[in-house]
Amino acid sequence: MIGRLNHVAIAVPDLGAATAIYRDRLGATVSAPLDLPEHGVTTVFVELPNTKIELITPLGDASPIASFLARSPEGGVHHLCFEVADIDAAAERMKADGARVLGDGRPRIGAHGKPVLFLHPKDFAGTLVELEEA
Ligand SMILES: CC[C@H](C(=O)O)C(=O)SCCNC(=O)CCNC(=O)[C@H](O)C(C)(C)COP(=O)(O)OP(=O)(O)OC[C@H]1O[C@@H](n2cnc3c(N)ncnc32)[C@H](O)[C@@H]1OP(=O)(O)O
Ligand SMILES: [Co+2]
Repeated sequence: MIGRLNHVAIAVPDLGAATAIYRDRLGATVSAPLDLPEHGVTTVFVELPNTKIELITPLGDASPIASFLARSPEGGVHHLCFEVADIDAAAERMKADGARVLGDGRPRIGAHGKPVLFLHPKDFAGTLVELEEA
């Protein structure tokens, strides 16, 4: 069912510092910061030839990544995002298989303007999984 690795997300406490590491130290192309208040994060995308890195930092008081950063104050790998052809079919397949689709269980529009959903890390070998419709 899953296709390309769309992005690897890294939660960071200081988005400017993390962006500088990828841009200046590693020589990557990085986007401007984008606030996503409906998702409680600010993102910067690092463009790579075969995938992207999504740097995320909390935005607002109820960010879903606040607990993660409280546990790992220096940041770390937060989720993997895989592309799927049909997000509604993927959601139904996950639920039928007993996997927990986070939030209200329905896809929402993500950072790329496409529908996404999140799957509980305890159901995926300890890794938070995001699915994005290709
Ligand atoms: C959509 C915009 C953008 C895009 O790409 O388009 C994004 O990617 S935005 C990304 C931010 N949004 C989300 O992460 C939404 C989904 N996430 C959640 O709903 C929460 O983060 C959740 C439920 C995965 C975890 O929430 P929280 O940390 O507050 O819960 P707990 O503290 O109760 O943790 C429960 C349990 O899970 C472990 N955990 C938590 N986060 C992760 C993680 N990222 N990777 C692996 N494991 C994780 C945590 O350690 C707890 O384990 P335990 O053994 O019970 O201690
Ligand atoms: Co993501």
